[in-house]
Amino acid sequence: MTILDVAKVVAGYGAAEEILKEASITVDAGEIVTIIGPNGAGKSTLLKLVAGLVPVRRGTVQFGGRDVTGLDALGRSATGISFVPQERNVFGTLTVADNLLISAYHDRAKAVSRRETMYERYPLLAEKRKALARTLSGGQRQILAMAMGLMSAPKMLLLDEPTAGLSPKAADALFDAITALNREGMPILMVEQHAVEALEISTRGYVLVTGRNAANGPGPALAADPEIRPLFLGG
Ligand SMILES: Nc1ncnc2c1ncn2[C@@H]1O[C@H](COP(=O)(O)OP(=O)(O)OP(=O)(O)O)[C@@H](O)[C@H]1O
Repeated sequence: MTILDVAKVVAGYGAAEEILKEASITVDAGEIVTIIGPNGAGKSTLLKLVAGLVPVRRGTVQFGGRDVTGLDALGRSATGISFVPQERNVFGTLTVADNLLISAYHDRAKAVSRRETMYERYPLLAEKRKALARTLSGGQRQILAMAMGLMSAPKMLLLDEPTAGLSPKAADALFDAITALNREGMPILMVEQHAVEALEISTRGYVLVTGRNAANGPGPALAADPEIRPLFLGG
């Protein structure tokens, strides 16, 4: 069952040229889908468009069988789409506990119990609950950002380069956390620079080049594709 259907979207910033030029992607229930491609291809723009942060000029976005093209970021969030940005994704001067609490602003009555669920799921957040978010390591911060994204009990998670700037060990741990979350049924759409590792845990992948679809297929097959690999995956 398709839960996200992005069809031939055209989008850009201000009056500048179009960045996305009829790009299309789908995400089915239970999938991890990864978007890869060269720098500036529009990968993050596509993710932000799904989150409602970049307006759609042409094309459509359907989520859960409903046309959400005209909804802004708050409206998309209310339908169950949760976006975890690449940068500035936690409040550094707030504690881990408060970062989680304020992320359930849609549903304050459930905030405390959901935070307990996050502590059970990610024990390091329970250990660090009183620590200021700015004192966390890069990997811990990304786990917090993902947990914040889950505090609204979303139906799909969007992750923008979750392993950017992490050590290989921390990146592996994060990919494990992403896989574990997906195994529980959470559909995930992500953009990743660590393309091989990301595709290997992905049901499917898309290659985006200059705002257009260039290729797609099962994640591991795309990672091993001799034509794709040297172009986008560092040989
Ligand atoms: N807020 C913005 N205002 C104007 N132009 C922007 C903005 N954000 C991105 N762009 C431009 O849009 C183009 C696509 O950027 P985007 O971040 O979507 O690419 P990307 O494929 O995610 O690349 P990267 O891997 O380098 O992050 C780039 O030319 C970028 O400079």
